[in-house]
Amino acid sequence: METTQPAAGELTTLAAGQQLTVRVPGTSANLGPGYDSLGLALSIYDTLTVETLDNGELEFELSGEGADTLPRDASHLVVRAINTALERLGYRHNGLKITADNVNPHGRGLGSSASAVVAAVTAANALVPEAAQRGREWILQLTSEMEGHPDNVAPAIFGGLALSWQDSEQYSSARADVVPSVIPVVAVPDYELSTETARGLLPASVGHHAAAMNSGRAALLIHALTKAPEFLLPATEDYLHQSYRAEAMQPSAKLIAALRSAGHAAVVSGAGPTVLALAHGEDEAAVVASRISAFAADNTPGVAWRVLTLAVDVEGARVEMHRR
Ligand SMILES: Nc1ncnc2c1ncn2[C@@H]1O[C@H](COP(=O)(O)OP(=O)(O)OP(=O)(O)O)[C@@H](O)[C@H]1O
Ligand SMILES: N[C@@H](CCO)C(=O)O
Repeated sequence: METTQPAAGELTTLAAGQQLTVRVPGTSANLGPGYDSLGLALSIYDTLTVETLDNGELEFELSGEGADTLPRDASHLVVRAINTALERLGYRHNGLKITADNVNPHGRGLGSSASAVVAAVTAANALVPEAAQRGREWILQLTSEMEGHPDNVAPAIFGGLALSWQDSEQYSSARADVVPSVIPVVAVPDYELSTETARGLLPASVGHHAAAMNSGRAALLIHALTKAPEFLLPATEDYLHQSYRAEAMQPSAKLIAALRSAGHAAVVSGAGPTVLALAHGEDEAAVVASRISAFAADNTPGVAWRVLTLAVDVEGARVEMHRR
């Protein structure tokens, strides 16, 4: 892990007038039994453009999700992440213009905070001179530290299905390809649940039996996603988190139970409350989408759902340099 930070006086100021754009996918973590370890990149993209200034100012142009609520000062998550990344690289800025177009909804379980820090750290890394730039493993390490777990940031960086693990303070991830017939369908409710609140609902420990059951399903899930989607329903059974959090997202829990009893591999996306269904083929994806709408209309009064049929993003965060 990168632990030594240069003293403030040793930081080099970035050249002004540079401009780049990072496009970063949203992500769904856990996928049922993969708590804090599995994550899938999804075709729902936030776009962050960063320009270096020379007047010491922070300028913001925010549109889309959070445009009315996010701070427009140094407490903005993207600015904090850029500052931390630059400092680790031995640099500082003398003013930034941040233009963010956010499509990924916040606090819904689609990894919005992970996308924000991945975009920010990727941008910071691309703004320093090439000789000082680090690789994607460094971005994984720093953004996992920021998030506290690697399961959203890894697929946001690398795309595809990310299998991540932790040794002490060191984060690692391996990328796997999902069979193209697997189609993620998400149902995004109009209520939020913060990851912090959802993590607070978990017990400090689970029994050996639950851990053993969960291990079997997590192993089966990798096989189902990469080779044998016919196992997706049993492979998405979880024993570590969903039942403990259900009380905080009852409409989502009801929808998941209904979809699973109809044979669809539905889980809580990340810390919720979005519901993710992993459909096998376009026909099942269409059936899932219409079942969600029909069930929600009759059984989740007062909750509005957005149903999106997505694709697995295979590229991860992508940088386009406009001016160096
Ligand atoms: N693009 C962004 N720019 C700035 N801040 C953001 C951005 N996206 C998310 N955030 C911050 O992160 C918070 C949401 O993070 P949280 O971890 O609770 O949910 P999530 O990341 O959407 O879901 P999950 O981690 O369960 O997948 C927002 O309320 C906001 O404060
Ligand atoms: N693994 C995380 C994902 C959400 O950030 C959780 O379930 O709390």
